[in-house]
Amino acid sequence: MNRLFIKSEQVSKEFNGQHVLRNMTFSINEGEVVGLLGPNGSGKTTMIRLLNGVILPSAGKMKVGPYNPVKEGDHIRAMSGILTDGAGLYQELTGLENLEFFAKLYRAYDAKRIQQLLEEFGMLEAQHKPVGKYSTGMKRRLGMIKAILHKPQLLFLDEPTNGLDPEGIQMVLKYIKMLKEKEGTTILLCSHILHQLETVCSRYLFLQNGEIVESGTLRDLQERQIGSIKLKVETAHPLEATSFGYPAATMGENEYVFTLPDREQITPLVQRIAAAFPVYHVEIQNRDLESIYFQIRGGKHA
Ligand SMILES: Nc1ncnc2c1ncn2[C@@H]1O[C@H](COP(=O)(O)OP(=O)(O)OP(=O)(O)O)[C@@H](O)[C@H]1O
Repeated sequence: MNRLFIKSEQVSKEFNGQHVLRNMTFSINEGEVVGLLGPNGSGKTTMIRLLNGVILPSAGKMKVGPYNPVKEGDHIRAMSGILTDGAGLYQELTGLENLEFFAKLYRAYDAKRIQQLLEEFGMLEAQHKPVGKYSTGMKRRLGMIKAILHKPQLLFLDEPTNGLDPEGIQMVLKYIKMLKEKEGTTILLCSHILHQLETVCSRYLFLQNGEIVESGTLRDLQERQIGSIKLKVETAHPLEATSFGYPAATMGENEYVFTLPDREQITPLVQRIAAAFPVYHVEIQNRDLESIYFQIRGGKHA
């Protein structure tokens, strides 16, 4: 599982003299699911297109598996699956015709697998309709099937849950988890829906203005980015929150947020509160990916 699969060294990309990516240096091991995060326009899609060999870098070196994206993009595209905004589907063909076409192109035609995937992604009924008449979510579901049709070793997923309904989101996230756990697929994933990423990613790269400004596992990021813990506690009765020895704010009826210097303080505080009042709910508020994202973006979030 620790075999290096993707390497990017000092990669930069300019469009018309404008730097979009600068000195992108990172690596991804085989079987890792890595979340590429950053605000709109920070260069996430551009990085995926560079790794996939669709566009060329202005500087730097990359390797994807045994291949160089600059010269061997065809090989990379053959061994990988990609889901992007347009999903590269033919609008006049039906869903099934699209999948048959791409399966043959990938030399992986398997009628049974196509039907199985259509079923798993809730697309059995829509398969005979032209893609041009699909809703956004249906296109995304079909795009996801197209990306995984040939059981690729590597997946590039750009906003895979965009436009999906809650059932569709669950299907896609469940499938990504299955690919990670059972198939060992290496996945590079962009999304703005951070809590969804938390359920599937093993590591994160944060992009800002075309540069990597932070990277690591959720635990690494929590340790580096989150100074103090905001602990929300809901009790059965009102309490004098500040009397427990930590700064505290009252949020709602019987709801308080304590600021603790570290997680070691959680148990003694909760024990003391619980000794006095029934406790209904305890939750750390600021150690999730979204809080970390805003912390990295410059503390624009409580
Ligand atoms: N072909 C192109 N020609 C000129 N500029 C481009 C081209 N492709 C991307 N850009 C510019 O590069 C920057 C990064 O775009 P990119 O699509 O990679 O961002 P992103 O992080 O994926 O954004 P989003 O979250 O909105 O999808 C943007 O300013 C965009 O306008």
